[in-house]
Amino acid sequence: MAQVYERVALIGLGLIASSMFWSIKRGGLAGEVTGYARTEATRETARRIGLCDRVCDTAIEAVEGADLVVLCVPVGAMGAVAEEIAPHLKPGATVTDVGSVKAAVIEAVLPHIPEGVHFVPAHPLAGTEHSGPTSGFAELFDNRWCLLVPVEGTDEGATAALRALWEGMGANVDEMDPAHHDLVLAVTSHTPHLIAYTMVGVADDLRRVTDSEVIKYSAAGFRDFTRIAASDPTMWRDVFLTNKDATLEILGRFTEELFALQRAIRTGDGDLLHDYFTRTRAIRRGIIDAGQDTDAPDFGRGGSRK
Ligand SMILES: NC(=O)C1=CN([C@@H]2O[C@H](COP(=O)(O)OP(=O)(O)OC[C@H]3O[C@@H](n4cnc5c(N)ncnc54)[C@H](O)[C@@H]3O)[C@@H](O)[C@H]2O)C=CC1
Ligand SMILES: O=C(O)C(=O)Cc1ccc(O)cc1
Repeated sequence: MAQVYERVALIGLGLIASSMFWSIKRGGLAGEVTGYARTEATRETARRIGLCDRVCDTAIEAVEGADLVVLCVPVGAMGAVAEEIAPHLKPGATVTDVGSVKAAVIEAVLPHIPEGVHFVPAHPLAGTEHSGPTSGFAELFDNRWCLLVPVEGTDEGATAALRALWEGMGANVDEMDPAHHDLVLAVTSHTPHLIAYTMVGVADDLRRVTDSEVIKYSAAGFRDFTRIAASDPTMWRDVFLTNKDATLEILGRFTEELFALQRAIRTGDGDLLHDYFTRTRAIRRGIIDAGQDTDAPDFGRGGSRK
């Protein structure tokens, strides 16, 4: 695969940055990849496992001369990192991010982007519940979506190059505007995560069900909730604080539906429950038919996820 950028800088060496590094190397998509992590311990780990061609002790050093700078820190930290690196960005460089929320990141980062530097926000719809520099793997983005969220007036060449990078990393790329992105993600990712956190919290509060029973007898549904609820607390705190309006909108609708189902259970309205579950089953089948579920065992598209 062809090289897309001469030099790429990854800021924040966690799951997404480390997966990007291995994927960029797999595809030969960059000449040199530098990396910066906030703590000495993470930088040491990165050096030990060969994560990044050069691990730098400051973000400034990492971005100097870079053609692409990727902000891979929690959403709430994006603005401060952008402010710190801004004076050191190479003219003509592109800054991008991988944050799970887009409007708030654009609001926090864009004011710091100097004249002559491009900003193309992005969001790979791929991840795991694991975090940190050792959690990444080259296949994470294979057959997953990456949404590019270019702001008005974004240089088309800069967007096209970033698209080529993500496609080189195995992703399918689409473009979306920030508000729509945040609403779609509130439905498909953020609110489901909150529900998982809540369900695991409820089980934990239920003193009649001891911890060992919850673990021993957990069937698939609850197991999936515990996997999701093991995700990084800082990252998810920031997601909810920054995608507040869309998440509250979807949570409001969720609560209304939940109450309707609760009433149906109380009143013994089996028809309502059956109709509801029939409708939701059709949605799942629609996802499979559209080829959107790379994890389905019977699907066989080779999507891999650890
Ligand atoms: N984990 C996932 O499944 C996905 C995460 N994302 C987004 O990617 C970004 C990174 O997430 P992960 O790689 O999963 O996180 P991670 O927790 O694995 O890594 C984040 C890195 O940022 C560093 N960091 C934290 N606060 C910082 C600060 N104030 N200044 C500088 N560095 C700081 C941490 O030390 C860590 O090295 C987040 O914005 C997240 O919303 C996007 C798609 C999927
Ligand atoms: O692990 C999971 O189930 C995920 O949902 C991963 C994920 C987390 C956050 C994102 O912004 C995108 C993907």
